[in-house]
Amino acid sequence: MTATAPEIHRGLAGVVVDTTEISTVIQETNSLTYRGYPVQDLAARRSFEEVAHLLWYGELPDEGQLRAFRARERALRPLDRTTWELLARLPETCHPMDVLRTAVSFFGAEDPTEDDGSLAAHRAKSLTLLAKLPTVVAADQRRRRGLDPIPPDPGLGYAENFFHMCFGSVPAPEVVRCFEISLTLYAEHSFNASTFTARVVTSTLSDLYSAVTAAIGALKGPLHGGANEAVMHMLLEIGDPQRAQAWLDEALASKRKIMGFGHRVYKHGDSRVPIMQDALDRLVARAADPEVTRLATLHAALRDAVLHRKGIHPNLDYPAGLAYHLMGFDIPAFTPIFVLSRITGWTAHITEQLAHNALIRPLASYGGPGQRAVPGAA
Ligand SMILES: CC(=O)SCCNC(=O)CCNC(=O)[C@H](O)C(C)(C)COP(=O)(O)OP(=O)(O)OC[C@H]1O[C@@H](n2cnc3c(N)ncnc32)[C@H](O)[C@@H]1OP(=O)(O)O
Ligand SMILES: O=C([O-])CC(=O)C(=O)O
Repeated sequence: MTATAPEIHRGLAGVVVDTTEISTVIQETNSLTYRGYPVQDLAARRSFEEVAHLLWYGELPDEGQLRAFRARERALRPLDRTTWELLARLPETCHPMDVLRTAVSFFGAEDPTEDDGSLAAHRAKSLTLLAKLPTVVAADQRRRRGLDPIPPDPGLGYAENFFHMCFGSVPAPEVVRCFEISLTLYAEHSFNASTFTARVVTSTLSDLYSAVTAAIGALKGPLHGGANEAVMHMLLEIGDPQRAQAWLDEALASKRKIMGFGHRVYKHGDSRVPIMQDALDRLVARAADPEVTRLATLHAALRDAVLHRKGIHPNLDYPAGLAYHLMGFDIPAFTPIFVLSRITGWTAHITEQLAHNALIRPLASYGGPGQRAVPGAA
């Protein structure tokens, strides 16, 4: 009697592995909710700090809770001397995601409460990472430009302070708003590859820093968060709106993936794209610069060409990549910026995984050689 072959789900496509109360991606309606609230309404009406509170505590903060939350986050932003020394020793040739991954690992090594798995300790560590990671990303971008770091300003909100630490000034409120919208949209997306990675690590009862370090590694890849950088490289490579169609034909003929397009869950458009595209359009209009208009025309031409040729829609990385470029960030900082937002979703999932833990350990169907004798063995 032969055993029936097991059903294989490569890439875990379509597999429901657990429940979550944090967010849901509704394929049929291309929609996304965080703790029940539509993400587009959160992006339009709430600050990123409020969204972080919602993801971690399950509810939007009232005024007093928000004040306390902001005060704690602002107080935690500075880095200590040993972290500065560590960052200064990392080669500038490594990717900024490597810097961020190393920093999180180092924070874990430094944390005296590292093995306390309580909910309170988890929340404190999550807030510490939320507060300190922008300081790392901004200082690393400046270092690569040959500039000294700018200390955080506790008088500024999360998004404004990041601009201040990167550039020494805060841009117009509309630009900050566009950035904050991107942070809200990037914050959480159910069991995506990096969040699932964090949950796998947590399921072994490992610590939060290990889970976040691993998640950063997963996000770095160009099929996931690394796509926002790849989008910008691709647009610069194409260069001219007139070349979009010919470039696409060539790319598809050589079986290249078009970065910033397609999605494992959404097959008819990413729920977050319309709101990010709208924010990007406002940035473009505000710039009133022929070079910016040219890039935006190219961006739209490629989007239309991919949809026409392949029926594939852009994902959030497509408008976010160009938006970050127009805000003045260097391309290698784009995926680290994604981390500054997704740290909220990852840590919410780490806490949830621990609360209802089951070791994550799937099975594999073996396809290697049949059992055979080691030469020389009896
Ligand atoms: C925030 C985020 O992480 S969003 C995702 C960011 N990643 C990217 O933008 C990278 C480019 N996109 C991709 O590689 C894919 O669309 C993924 C990895 C995101 C999703 O992939 P999957 O769900 O595994 O779909 P899969 O790769 O099997 O694609 C199905 C078909 O569409 C094609 N396809 C999907 N996306 C693309 C793309 N971006 N460019 C060209 N073809 C594509 C595939 O080649 C495949 O065609 P085939 O059936 O003829 O072989
Ligand atoms: O959900 C996914 O697979 C990828 C994604 O869009 C995200 O993580 O934001």
